[in-house]
Amino acid sequence: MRASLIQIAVDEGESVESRRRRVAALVREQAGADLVVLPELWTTGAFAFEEFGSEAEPLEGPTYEAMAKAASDAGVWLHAGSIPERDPDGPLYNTSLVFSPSGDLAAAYRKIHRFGFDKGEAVLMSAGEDLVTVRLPDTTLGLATCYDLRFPELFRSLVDAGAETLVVPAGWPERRRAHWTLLAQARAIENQTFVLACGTAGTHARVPQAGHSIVVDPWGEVLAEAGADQEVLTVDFDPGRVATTREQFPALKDRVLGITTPHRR
Ligand SMILES: O=C(O)CCC(=O)C(=O)O
Repeated sequence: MRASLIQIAVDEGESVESRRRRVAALVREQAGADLVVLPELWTTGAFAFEEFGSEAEPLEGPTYEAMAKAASDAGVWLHAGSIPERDPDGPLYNTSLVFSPSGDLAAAYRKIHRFGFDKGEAVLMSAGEDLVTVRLPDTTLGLATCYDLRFPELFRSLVDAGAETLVVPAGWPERRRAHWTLLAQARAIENQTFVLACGTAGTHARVPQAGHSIVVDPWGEVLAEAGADQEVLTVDFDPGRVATTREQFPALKDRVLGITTPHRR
């Protein structure tokens, strides 16, 4: 299976509309890949809080339209990263969209863990509540977004729901790049899955982005890693390695569930 992660540069000075056109063209160039992955909130930038409201779109808004067409033009599964979604009832969500090669929406995932503590996304966006997996011909994707990467219980639940390839679009800042790389590897090792983590490049809202999109195999080995700038990271991987890794090193079978009470002697 061939995946292409498009690590988009999100810099000030480019309009959302022009970036949308640029990204659609980049997706079209990936014809021949099975899966294309884009980062989190690439229309605005994940830290451009003041634009979340003004650039929010209904689910089937301009980014949905452009990405559905790009997916079908390229004939690829497209994880189109996330958009600031305005729900018809008013709240905003950080919502990822996955399209099939015919351009149909296969899944939408509203980010569960919002970043910012008492600022930014954590106060401007509402939290999603639903786990989302997507069946592709050769693997099952489990969806998570950026800050979600810090919460292993979400990924374990995705694995329990059948996920074999964890896809994590992000707008991760350069300051915590070491966490990004380590956490991507940790999620792959503990869940014995592939991890496809796609970040942004550039600087927006005075926050330099980490880039360094990464693909990790179920043994925790890094199959490919991008640099800091805009880049298309393409990797070929065998989804069957999830089953063989789990057979050969069956640590998931040794889980002890429901450890809640302290054990006292
Ligand atoms: O957890 C982090 O360090 C970064 C998270 C983040 O930037 C986000 O979720 O948008």
